[in-house]
This record gives sequence, C-alpha cells and structure tokens, in this order.
Amino acid sequence: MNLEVDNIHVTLSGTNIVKDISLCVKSGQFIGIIGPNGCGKSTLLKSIYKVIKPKQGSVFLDGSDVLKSSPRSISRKMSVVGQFNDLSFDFTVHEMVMMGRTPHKNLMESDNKEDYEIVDAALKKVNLSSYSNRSYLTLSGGEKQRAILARAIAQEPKFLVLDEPTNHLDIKYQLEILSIVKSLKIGTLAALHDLSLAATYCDILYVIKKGKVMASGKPDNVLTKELVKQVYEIDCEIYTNPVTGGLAIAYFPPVD
Ligand SMILES: Nc1ncnc2c1ncn2[C@@H]1O[C@H](COP(=O)(O)OP(=O)(O)OP(=O)(O)O)[C@@H](O)[C@H]1O
Repeated sequence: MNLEVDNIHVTLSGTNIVKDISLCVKSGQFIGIIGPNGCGKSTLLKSIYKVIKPKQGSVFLDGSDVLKSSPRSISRKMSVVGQFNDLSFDFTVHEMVMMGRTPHKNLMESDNKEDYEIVDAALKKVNLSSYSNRSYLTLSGGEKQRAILARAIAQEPKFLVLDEPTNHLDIKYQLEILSIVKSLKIGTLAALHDLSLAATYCDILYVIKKGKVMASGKPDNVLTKELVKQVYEIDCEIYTNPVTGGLAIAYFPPVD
C-alpha cells in the first residue's frame, strides 16, 4: 500500500509549521523523518493521519484520498503509534490491545475468537503475553510503548505511522521495536531522533529543518557531517562501524 503526500502546508496559530512537504512511501518501505526538536515532524505526521487539517496539500493511501475519507475507513488501513499514549481509564493490557480491533467491527459487534487470537499474537510479538491482565496504567513507559505497538499490530494495518516510537525505551527495546516494525513488511513512515538507528532501519530518510525538507535519499547518501552541522548545528564525524559495517556517528560537544 503506497502513501503519496504532496505539497503539504500546515499553519498553526498563524505560524507556518510545515512548508510544502512532499514524500512517498512505497509498499514495504521503511521511511524515516529526522530533524531537530520543533522542526515539524509530528505536525507533518498528524496532518497525514488526520489529527491536524493541512492548509494545503493532499495525502493519498493506495489511491484513497485520506483527507476526504472518514477516520474509520482510514483506520482500517493505517495504524498510528504516537508520542504520548496515556489513557484516562484503567483498562487491562488485553482490553487496550483489543481496541485495535474496533475499526474492523460493527457497532455493538462483540469480540470473537479471531479477535482474541489476533490480540494474543500481537501481545506475543511485543513480548507482553504475560502482561495481558495487568492494568495498562501501571506499566512502565517502555512497556506502555510496546502495548501501544501491539494495539497497532492488532489493527492489522497495511500502513504504519510512528512518531518517535522508541521514546522511553532502553536500547534492547529500541532495537526490538524497530525490528518488529521492519518484520511487518508494510509501508512505514516514522519520525526518529536517533540518527544511527534511522540509518540502520530506514530505506530512505527525509531530513526536515524549520518545516522544510532539506535533503532526502538513502541514509548513506544523506547523512553527511555537513548536513548534520547544517541541520542540528553540531559537529560530528561519520564513519563505517568496523564491527557492524553500518554507518556510525561520533558527535563533538560544543566548546565555549
Ligand atoms: N497548536 C499549535 N499552535 C502553535 N504552534 C504549535 C502548535 N502545535 C505545535 N506547534 C509548534 O510547531 C512546531 C513544530 O512542532 P512539532 O511537534 O511538529 O515538532 P517536532 O519536530 O515533532 O519536535 P520534537 O522532535 O520536539 O517532537 C513547534 O515549534 C511547536 O511549538
């Protein structure tokens, strides 16, 4: 399922936050959005999953006009893992993950055997099977993040949007979450902060500064020390990790 985002402009409280951004995610691709705090990553993603109405532009998911479609019809195809995932009520982890089935059900339709199997499989995938009956609100930040991913997986999406999905996670779970997402083999658009992880997992990166795309392409081509300096205002050295063979970045703290 392909996502086509064209010429998106978002204005909030009179300020232009997203300025003419276009991007494309082909089926099975993992596309990363990187850029400094406040550059507009979340705003762009929210305009794609219909929480914010863009001033201009279009979003098409597999030919369907996302901005003109009902939230329900989009949620049958697209799952979202946002940055802030707190619930106001005390659901169990199982109940919370079962909410991922809602877009596929009619009003008043009860959960069936297949729903239970899908939820159990999703909990297993994120290593939370033994947390099924725990209160969601008592989970740690990292456990909550994995439960939210399980809910997104239970939704059986054809496309996934992730807004900093590795927030709160220790390194094991950062790697695990991104590996799980990659293993789904569906189109994924993710805002990420860690440039090394972005280089490892993403097929294509879009680099944003002040609401504009500064560069895009394969991580090896895009991530240069000049670009990091230009976008993040920090000196670094980029090299090939001798152990993994992947791209590695050494940052130099600013000196007075
Ligand atoms: N409702 C709003 N009204 C005015 N400005 C807003 C509003 N919502 C967000 N902004 C501003 O838009 C800018 C972009 O915010 P956004 O959350 O998209 O950035 P981000 O790149 O996701 O940042 P971070 O990496 O810190 O999560 C920020 O300066 C933010 O303060």
